[in-house]
Amino acid sequence: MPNKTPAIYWIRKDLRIADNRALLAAAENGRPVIPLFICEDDRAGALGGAQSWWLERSLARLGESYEKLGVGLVLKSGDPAEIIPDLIRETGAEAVYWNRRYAPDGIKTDKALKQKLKAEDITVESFGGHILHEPSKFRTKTGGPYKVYTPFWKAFSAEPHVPDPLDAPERLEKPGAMPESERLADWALYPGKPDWAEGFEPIWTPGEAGACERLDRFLDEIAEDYAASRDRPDIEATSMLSAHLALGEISPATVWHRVNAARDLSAENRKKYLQELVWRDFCHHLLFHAPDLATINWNDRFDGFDWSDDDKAFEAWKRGRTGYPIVDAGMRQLWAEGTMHNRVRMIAASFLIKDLMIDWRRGEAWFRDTLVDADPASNPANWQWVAGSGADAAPFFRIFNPVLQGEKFDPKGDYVRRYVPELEAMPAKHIHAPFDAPEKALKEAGVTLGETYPKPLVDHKTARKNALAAFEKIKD
Ligand SMILES: Cc1cc2nc3c(=O)[nH]c(=O)nc-3n(C[C@H](O)[C@H](O)[C@H](O)COP(=O)(O)OP(=O)(O)OC[C@H]3O[C@@H](n4cnc5c(N)ncnc54)[C@H](O)[C@@H]3O)c2cc1C
Repeated sequence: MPNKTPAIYWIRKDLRIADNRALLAAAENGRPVIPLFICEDDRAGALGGAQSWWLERSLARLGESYEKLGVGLVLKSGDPAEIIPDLIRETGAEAVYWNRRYAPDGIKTDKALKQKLKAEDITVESFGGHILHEPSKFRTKTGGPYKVYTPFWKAFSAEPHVPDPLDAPERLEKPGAMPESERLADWALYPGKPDWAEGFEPIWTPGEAGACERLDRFLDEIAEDYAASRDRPDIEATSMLSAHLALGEISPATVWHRVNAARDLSAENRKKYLQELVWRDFCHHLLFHAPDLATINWNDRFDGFDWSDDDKAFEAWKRGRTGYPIVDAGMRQLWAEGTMHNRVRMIAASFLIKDLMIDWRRGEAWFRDTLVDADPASNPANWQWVAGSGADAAPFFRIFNPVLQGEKFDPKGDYVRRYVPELEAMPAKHIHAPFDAPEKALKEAGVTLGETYPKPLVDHKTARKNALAAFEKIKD
């Protein structure tokens, strides 16, 4: 006899139908399913502004997908510890399913709820799928976490298999009485006026279909040059999948298997891409072992670092007005489009931490609010990596020179021109260091430093010396 009491499937960072273990478990044997999304009191796990914009659009599309499957999406806001038991009482549901999340606040909420429901004889099951393998799976020979990526990658590669993606259900059974849903529009997740997210629309298509299109496009047109070009912000050379992955619109296992199956891809490009994807798992591994990754230096020597509290400099960095074009282009891309190329993220983060000597945590918080791919594992892990305070960190003394980095990775200056229009007419030769350009070149390009474009906030050479001197004080 099929079980006809409904099951609740609690949706979190898994805004997809395909390869969704919790959804399939809930729908097993034709049982009626209540797909539920809760806007938690802390805004669905403290999402930033850019990701809230994304969430609103993604949920709208997910709602359409559930309609097509024969059920609606139920939206509620508040505390899951109250909402889910209330729904169980209202609908007679006897089971609750979800896919696991890994940020410490989420784990805490889920653990407490699981205990409470189990004590009331409700079936509760959670599943993996947000990352390729569970973050607790890998341990060093001594039983500790991996702190360095290369051995983590080796251990990962020795694993027999990333689970095969599961097909999407074709139809879902609707419960006799579907609970009432709140209206998405009432959550006001999108910006009001002024609409700072205007520039997001032409670039992003939130939702499962948008994620699949992005992956298809990457494999058809971009991947074959990935290893050689992925560090170039001036050309489209990466998959742009991170935001889709962050909210689970596509599973990493789907990406993994599609990349592996791409016949035309060279071994070099395939390996490089999969290694990047596994960085995401590595960041989750670090977060699992250091839940305070976003607030506490992995290397506590950095607790004594003499950070600057220059708010004006921080504001100039946020607004892309440091006087270093590659940094400014990155910060303006972030504001306009909710993303920034990976290489430029490293340069901009290094500039904040090492040239301005501003605490990496302030940068991490700004990225969290402004990135559409903001992720509780990848963001702090990468910030700590750049700061030198992280597990497998770049050494503090390796300080990016923003001019040389610009010249190397944006050789014609096209990336800078796209986001810093006041430098549009600067020749490639001078575009990354307008402060060193001859008067004539500036004049011909219509640039007046300090007026049309800022003078540099700091002199990089001097800033570098200061940073190294500050680092000397905490070194052993
Ligand atoms: C200071 C800083 C902060 C960052 N914050 C985030 C963040 O909040 N969320 C986020 O997803 N990534 C973050 N990254 C990593 C990286 O910049 C983005 O994942 C990448 O730019 C996304 O673009 P893509 O999808 O085109 O990447 P691709 O080059 O196509 O890579 C494929 C996938 O691999 C993963 N990946 C690639 N590089 C990394 C990395 N260094 N760490 C973790 N995963 C990686 C992403 O999921 C990405 O979608 C940060 C990097 C830095 C330096």
